[in-house]
This record gives sequence, C-alpha cells and structure tokens, in this order.
Amino acid sequence: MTELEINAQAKRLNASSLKALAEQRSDSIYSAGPWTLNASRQFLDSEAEQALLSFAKSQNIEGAISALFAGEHVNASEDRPATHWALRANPSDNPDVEALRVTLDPALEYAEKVRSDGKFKTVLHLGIGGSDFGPRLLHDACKDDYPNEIDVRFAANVDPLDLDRALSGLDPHTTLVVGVSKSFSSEETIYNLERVRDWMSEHVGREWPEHFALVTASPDKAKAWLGRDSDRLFDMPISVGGRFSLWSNGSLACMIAFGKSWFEEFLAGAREMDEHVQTAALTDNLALKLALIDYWNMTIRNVESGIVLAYSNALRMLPTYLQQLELESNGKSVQPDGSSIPAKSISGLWGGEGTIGQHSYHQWLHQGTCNVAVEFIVALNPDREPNGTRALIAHALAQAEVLANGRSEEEIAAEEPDLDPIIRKQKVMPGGKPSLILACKAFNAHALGALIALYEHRTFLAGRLWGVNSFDQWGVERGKVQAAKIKKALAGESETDDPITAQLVDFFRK
Ligand SMILES: O=P(O)(O)OC[C@H]1O[C@H](O)[C@H](O)[C@@H](O)[C@@H]1O
Repeated sequence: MTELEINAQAKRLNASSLKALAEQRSDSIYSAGPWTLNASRQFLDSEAEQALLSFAKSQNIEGAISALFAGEHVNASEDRPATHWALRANPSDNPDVEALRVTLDPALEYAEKVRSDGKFKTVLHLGIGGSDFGPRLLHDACKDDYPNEIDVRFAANVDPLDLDRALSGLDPHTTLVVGVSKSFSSEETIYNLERVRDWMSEHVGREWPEHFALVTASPDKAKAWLGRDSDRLFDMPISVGGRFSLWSNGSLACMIAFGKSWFEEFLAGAREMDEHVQTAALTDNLALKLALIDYWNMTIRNVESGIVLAYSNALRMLPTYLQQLELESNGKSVQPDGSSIPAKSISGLWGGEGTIGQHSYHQWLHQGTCNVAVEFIVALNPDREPNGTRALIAHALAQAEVLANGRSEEEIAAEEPDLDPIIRKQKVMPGGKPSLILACKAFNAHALGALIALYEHRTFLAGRLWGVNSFDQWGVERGKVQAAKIKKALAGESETDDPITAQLVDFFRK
C-alpha cells in the first residue's frame, strides 16, 4: 500500500458528510486499560481503514514494536535503544531491563526518607524540557488527590523572574533543591542551579550541598559542580530520552511529594499500556489506531493543526507536555538514512483546558478557515462535585458534536425564522471537523501512567509511518550555539556575523 493509494481513499471520502460517516462507524470504540477511545468522527470508512492498516504493515509496524521492546537501536542517529519502557517493566530475567529498572531504587528510598524525616518542607525542582515538563505534569495532575505535605515548586526558564518567583517566601533551611539535567549542561538549568547555590550558601553556609539532590546521566559533571561526591546523585539512563524521562529519577520531586506507592501505581498504569501495545491485534491496538489517524489527518488530509483539549483541570498541563513529546519526536523531514521523508510529517500541535478554551479559541475551531483535528481528553474523578462534572462532560460532547455536524443555514432558518438573513449566514457552523474522544471514568496515577505511555507509543508508531527517528532532536542544537555567540556580543566581547542580529544586539545594548 502506497501513500498514493491512501490519497485516493481520501479523495473518495472528501465530499462525504462527517456525520454520515460517523454514524456508519459508531462501533469505532477501542479500549486499553482505563482509557476508551471513540474514533467514530473521522473521515474514514472501513475501506480507508483497511488501506491505512496495509500501509502500516508495509512499514513493518509490528517489527517496530518488537524492536522497541527488544532493546534494538531504534535511535539510529545516536546508535542507542530507547528504553523508557524498561523503567516501568516488571522484574525481569533480562539483565539489561533489570539494570535500568533498579536505577529507580536509590531515589525511591531517598524519597521515602525525606518524607519521614520531615526536615524539608519545600522541594524546588530545577530542570528544562524533558527534565521539567514531565514532573510538572505529574505534580499538577496528582497534587489534589494524593496526600502530600511538601510544597513543590518549579523553575525552568533562564528569565531570572522564573526563579525569583519560585524562591519567593521560601525558607532555605527547609528547602531541598532537586536539579535534573540529563546532560548536566543545559544553560537554563545550570544558571538556575548556580543562582540557588548562591542563595542557599548565603543562608546555610558550607552546608549548602546537603540541600541539593542531582539527577543526571553525567555524574562526573554533577560531582564537579557540587565540588564533591554525594549520595544524593541519582542516575538518568543515557538510553532514556529527555522527553521520555518522567519514568526515571527525573521525577524525584514527585516521588518525594507523593511517595513510593504513588510512583509504583503510575508505573503500573504505563506497564498495562505497554502490554496492550505489545499484545493487542493491530486492528485493536490503541496506539496504532491513534498513529494511523495522525498520519491520515496530518499527512493525507493536510490538517494544519492538531488540537488537544483536556476536559480535566488535573490534565491542564497535558497539551504543553505533548508538544515536546510529539513535536520534538516527529517534527523532522529527513529519514535515518539521510534521505527526505516521502511526505509531510506532523502538523503543529497545541491545545488547552476545556471548558476554558470555549470562551476563547473555540470560535476559530468552529468557524475559522484552518483545517484542524481535535482531540478531547475527558478524565473524570468520581469523587468530584457531580453537577460540575456533568457540565464538563456535556460541554466536551457538545463541542465534538458541533465540530462534526455544524449547523446549516436551513437549520438556523427553521429554528430562528425572524433572524436577519445576513446574520443567519454568520451563524452558520460548517461542521466537518473530525475529533477523537479519549475518556477515563476514574482518573488516578495509574490512568495517568497509561495515558502518557499511550501517547509515547502513538508518537513512536506515527514516527515510523512518517519515516523519521522519533528519538533524536538535532534541530534544537543550532540555536543554542548561536545564542552562546550572541551572549558574548551582548556583553560587548565580540561581534555577530548576521547584520540583522547585529542591529538587534545594538538595540538591546543601548
Ligand atoms: O536534561 P537536559 O540534558 O538538561 O536537557 C533538557 C532538554 O533540552 C534539550 O535541548 C532537548 O531539546 C530536550 O529534549 C531536553 O529534554
């Protein structure tokens, strides 16, 4: 099956009504662990789905799943496996898996100790990118439902205000700083660590290293930074990419806040999803289903923007988290062998929290001219106040229905016969906007683990369909190099090559 043949399927379905297609596909419901996907409202029918599945097989999608879990070097450009899944695996006979799994033990033990000691009242997490988004998401998603007495704060940006805000009102004597950097060289993290070191040593003197726990794959750099060895240096395996690292000791701050059993529940949810992805038939594999829909919408149907709407206050950070996971993984245009990919890869991805966005950008979703695909994540907690919860569900379902079915001029005329015809035209909702609904009726750490693992596998499988290596990120390097040069120019120590940048440097220096 080629892309051309799939394109022919899209052409065939182009003029179809999404409402009619959805009614034909009302059995497009798939489950894995605590999550259920309703995928009815897509421009698909069984013939097109069959074509997509054949395409996936022609890309050896089954081989990709096996290769990931066999620890093959799926990250070709860095000649490494991608082993995030091993951190959540059951105890294993495979020594490589076991070696990764046990890297969590010292940090979990330390977390329990901090919890029982009671010395630290605040944990300040410093990291950026994959060393920040994951722990931030975990903390925000769980802080209301898991008993915790520790105030966890985050700072990531090199903008000094970020750390100023995080430090505001903190008592250094009861603060533990958790510094997370796989490379131990990200400028923002080192900058923030250095500022906090100064702040800490000003207040606690030579005891300052006792207030730091560092998580890294570069322990030598961390030791050099601390000026000594420490039993609070925790490992981040080199084969676990930054954006896949929330299963690692990178989540130490959350381990301390919520405890070992919480973290184990989180890992168990991911493990359940890993098992599903490895054992489900391709037709029922939730991660593959989502990857194929991404390929269909973004590559074949030219969707310009993928929108993730979290109908869950607990998951309000999810769109930001997914931007790194999906765009850093698949925002590429070259295959591992150096040749260009045959077609367009992932579209832009953004989103927000429902119902908040309904009072903002949903106008654009409903009546704008962009080709969008929307994803509703409805994650419920049965213990919450029922009227609000019912309203939350109703709004998610209403938005999905209106996006798909729209409201025609005839319908408006029948419902509002006295309406000025000019206004009537402006009230038309074109509809035909596909969406997915991913729902969980009892959201907790287990469900969160399953959800993130699902997105990881979807990202990897979609990357395979697009022909890219989802585990490297060469595109982020050049800007860092240029910034280092420009910083010198801003300090008056050198010139910049680019005339426009030089002009701007001049502007900021005056
Ligand atoms: O954990 P670190 O080595 O500090 O890296 C932090 C982040 O920065 C890099 O630029 C990458 O884009 C991310 O993938 C990574 O997660």
